[in-house]
Amino acid sequence: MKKIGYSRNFEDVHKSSFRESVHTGIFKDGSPFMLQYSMFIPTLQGMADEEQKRRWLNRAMNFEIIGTYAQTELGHGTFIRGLETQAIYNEKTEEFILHSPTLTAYKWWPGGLAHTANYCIVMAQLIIKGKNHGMQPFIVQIRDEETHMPLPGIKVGEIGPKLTFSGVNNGFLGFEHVRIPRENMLMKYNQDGTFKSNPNSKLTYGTMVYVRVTIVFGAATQLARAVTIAVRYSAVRRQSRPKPNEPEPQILDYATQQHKLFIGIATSHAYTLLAYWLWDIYTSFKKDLESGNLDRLPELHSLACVLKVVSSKDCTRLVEQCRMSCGGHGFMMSSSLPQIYGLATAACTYEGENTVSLVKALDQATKGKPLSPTMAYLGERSVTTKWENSVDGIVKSFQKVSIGKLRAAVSSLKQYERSGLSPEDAWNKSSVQLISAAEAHGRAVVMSVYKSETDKYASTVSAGLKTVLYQLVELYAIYMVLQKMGDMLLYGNLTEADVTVLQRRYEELLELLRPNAVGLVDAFDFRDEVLSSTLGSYDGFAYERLMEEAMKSPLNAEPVNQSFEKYMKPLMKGKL
Ligand SMILES: Cc1cc2nc3c(=O)[nH]c(=O)nc-3n(C[C@H](O)[C@H](O)[C@H](O)COP(=O)(O)OP(=O)(O)OC[C@H]3O[C@@H](n4cnc5c(N)ncnc54)[C@H](O)[C@@H]3O)c2cc1C
Repeated sequence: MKKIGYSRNFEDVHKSSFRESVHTGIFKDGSPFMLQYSMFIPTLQGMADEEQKRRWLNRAMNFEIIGTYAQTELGHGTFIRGLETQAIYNEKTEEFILHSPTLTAYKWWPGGLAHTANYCIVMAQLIIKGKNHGMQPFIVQIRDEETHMPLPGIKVGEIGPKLTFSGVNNGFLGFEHVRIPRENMLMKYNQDGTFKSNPNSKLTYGTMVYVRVTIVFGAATQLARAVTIAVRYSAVRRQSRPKPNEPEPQILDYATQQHKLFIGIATSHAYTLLAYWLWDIYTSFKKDLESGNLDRLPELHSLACVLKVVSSKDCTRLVEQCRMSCGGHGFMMSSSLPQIYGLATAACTYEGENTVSLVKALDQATKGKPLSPTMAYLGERSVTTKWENSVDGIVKSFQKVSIGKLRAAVSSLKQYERSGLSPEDAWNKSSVQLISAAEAHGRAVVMSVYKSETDKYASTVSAGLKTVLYQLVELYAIYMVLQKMGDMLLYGNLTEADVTVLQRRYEELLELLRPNAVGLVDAFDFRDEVLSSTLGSYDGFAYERLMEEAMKSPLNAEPVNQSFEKYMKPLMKGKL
């Protein structure tokens, strides 16, 4: 998809996509260097001053030092203010003393921390003259650069087996009064040498926003991998005999299989385009930030949060659907589908979600204040119009659902407040509705961006390709309406007759897309080494590869396993 006639500068996204592919090809289940390029280097770029960049950034870029990012602790993840690691400033020696006062203060989870990293960005509570200045980033050397031994006072180790990411050596880290020079606090926003609180505390979380933007791209990529494997395998696999005198059909010819898989292709396109679009906003935001303009920070923050949530959630569900669509063979580790599921679902955990700015936006809308471009539709007065079956009509309906849900959620919040509940309790009671409203906003944005970005470059591709890309957009739109039928009936004026028309068109689209399905996944352009799947290789030799991989199992190394003489035989002969 990325090769098709784009004129914008997606260099950074391409670099990160290429890097991820190389790492996937080599490490298969997560790279121990993942945090180096996803968090360590970006944090130095975003939070270090020029002198600090000179000291560490080039060395990190050249892999002379390997870093990670340690924020989460055993006791706290979401609630960042609750983190316990301390950085106490000693004015006499001009040093910070890093300390983990409790077991729950131990850092827990950072990728590559256990054995790979020798440096670490540590988020810690900054304490000066007994006063807490909140969480700040510090660069800390944790291992000797020659011997790789942990430095004095550093307690570092591995956290144990996980669902996936077995290559990442996620670690734990504790400090026993570890001294670091004053210059090791990342200083970009504290340049006058004496610590002052950030002008906008959210700046500290710049790296997290960056990560959320890249998560959308990562989710689309993992889904593209899974659907490539599943579609290719479905073209190889033949099963059942619906017509008695004909051979068994390819399972890809079953409408239910197409229903399971084609939405994966469309969703991957949708989130890839969305990631590029979001990247553009992020890039222009970074330029604004350099010139001290923070106006767009709330918009970017809420967008990055909500789009991270819907992309990781949708792609995880669809990766699992791809896995199940491959029957028993999809359960094999050698298919790579279980690992891809693990990589996708991890993204649902490693960042938070945020509805606050959406509710603020609705408040602004109801008070007639100007809204940021992606939220402008929230200010529209609701108009009762007939349902439109076109993609543009469906985009509008998703916006109506979002408006309706946000209004209902805020109205419920206000009712709870009027009934005497504290704002916190009212918020907690309404939070199920608020989350649902935030998700509806995300879906409205995805739907609208998928359509508008396809419109933008459709004129640059051949007529045949254009037709297929629009078939996918339409398939996506109708699939989502059928999925969210309840919402559409409640807020979007959908009728039973419309549903019948949409269902028929959906079935037609499955049939139209069938001849191009394999071509569409080939166009994702994954090398076999990156797919790393017995089921999904380009040559289609799925059965041969399954057997080849099975034969590598140590349990196939000898005709009689030693457990027979040791345990089985005594059991069977009644001698145990
Ligand atoms: C594969 C993987 C890699 C990771 N890599 C890193 C890393 O490199 N560096 C790092 O620092 N961290 C890393 N993390 C940690 C990750 O950032 C945290 O797991 C995440 O922020 C969630 O925090 P938590 O696990 O403490 O969950 P908690 O904050 O304890 O949340 C548990 C659950 O409680 C509920 N909950 C919590 N707060 C609220 C609330 N305010 N309102 C409603 N419900 C709530 C939610 O259901 C939530 O799922 C990684 C995690 C994973 C899984």
